[in-house]
Amino acid sequence: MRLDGVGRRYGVRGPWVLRDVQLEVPAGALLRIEGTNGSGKSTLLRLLAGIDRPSAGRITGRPRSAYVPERFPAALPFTAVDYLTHLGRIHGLRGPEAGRRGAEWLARFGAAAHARTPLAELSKGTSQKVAVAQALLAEPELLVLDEAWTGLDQGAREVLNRAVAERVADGGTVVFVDHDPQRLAGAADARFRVADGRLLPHEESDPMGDEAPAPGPGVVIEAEGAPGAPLPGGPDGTSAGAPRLPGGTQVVPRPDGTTRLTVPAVHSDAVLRALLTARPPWHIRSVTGAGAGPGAGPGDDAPASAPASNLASAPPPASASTQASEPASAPASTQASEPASASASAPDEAP
Ligand SMILES: Nc1ncnc2c1ncn2[C@@H]1O[C@H](COP(=O)(O)OP(=O)(O)OP(=O)(O)O)[C@@H](O)[C@H]1O
Repeated sequence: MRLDGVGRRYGVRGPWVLRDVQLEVPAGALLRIEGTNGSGKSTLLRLLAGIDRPSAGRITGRPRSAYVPERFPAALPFTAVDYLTHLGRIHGLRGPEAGRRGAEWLARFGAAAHARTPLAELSKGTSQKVAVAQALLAEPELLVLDEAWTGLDQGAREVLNRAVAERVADGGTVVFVDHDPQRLAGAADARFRVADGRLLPHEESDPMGDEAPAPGPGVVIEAEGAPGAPLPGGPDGTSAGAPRLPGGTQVVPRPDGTTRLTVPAVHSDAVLRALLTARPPWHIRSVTGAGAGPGAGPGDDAPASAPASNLASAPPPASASTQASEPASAPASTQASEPASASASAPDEAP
């Protein structure tokens, strides 16, 4: 999907909330959007999800999308499972399949007991589980999450983390906003910041995927490929159709010809899937906890001290093309596509 000169304002004379957004949204990537309160993050996410339309510019190549809004409309006259069945149908599933997947997602989130509860009677946390389940059940190509973790209990947050990793491993794209800077830390392939109506690459963003790994428990995967076979998404780019490895994956070639990958636990499934679906597939010799934080498995070694070579040469997965060559603090040039009427109250220059 591509955003070309996209702007949004509310009302014909309203200030431009977003202006001249240029963004390539790649497949198989996790993108984080940041910005201060009221900067326009939710506005951007609604445009990305296709539930709102730009006031200027174009969005093309939209994939099958699903969206978790910041606020769930809990007053709808449905039980939880009926609502999920209804939404599943809207996403193109047949009724029985939609109902089955809805019930499965409620179970994964530990909310099976509330399947027949009217939405209006659900607690805030269970409502949020339903809100998230409706977006996940159709396995969208583009999943847009606006503070989707808020209100979920710890177990449900981890289920959502894993679901995000699964979507990316399946070649989907996940775009998220979250107030917690540690949410999926180290896992995002690219980070952007909305400021003064512009979408800018985050000044600390590492679109090459070599962010520090997420704190907390990691997983060590010992794997062996065919002689000379590149890792999925590896330096020579011959990923042969397999999903690329998530950012934050540390890769250490071993003298015995195997490769040790250390990955945030949330992404271990994604990495395993990428290895197993590579052509030719990699042989997984072992999977163990890394001992990098509480909850790690016993008897593990400490890969953090190993000379890790990250997958830094994987191509940047996303770009805000007009901004990419400018320092984040530089004035963003006003583009020719700016509507003539853009007497925007937002300043023309970034601070
Ligand atoms: N439907 C709307 N009608 C009018 N103005 C709106 C509407 N939605 C958002 N705005 C305005 O657009 C600006 C950006 O809002 P938006 O919700 O996109 O920001 P945000 O970065 O997501 O904020 P927060 O972090 O507080 O959720 C704000 O000034 C807001 O008041």
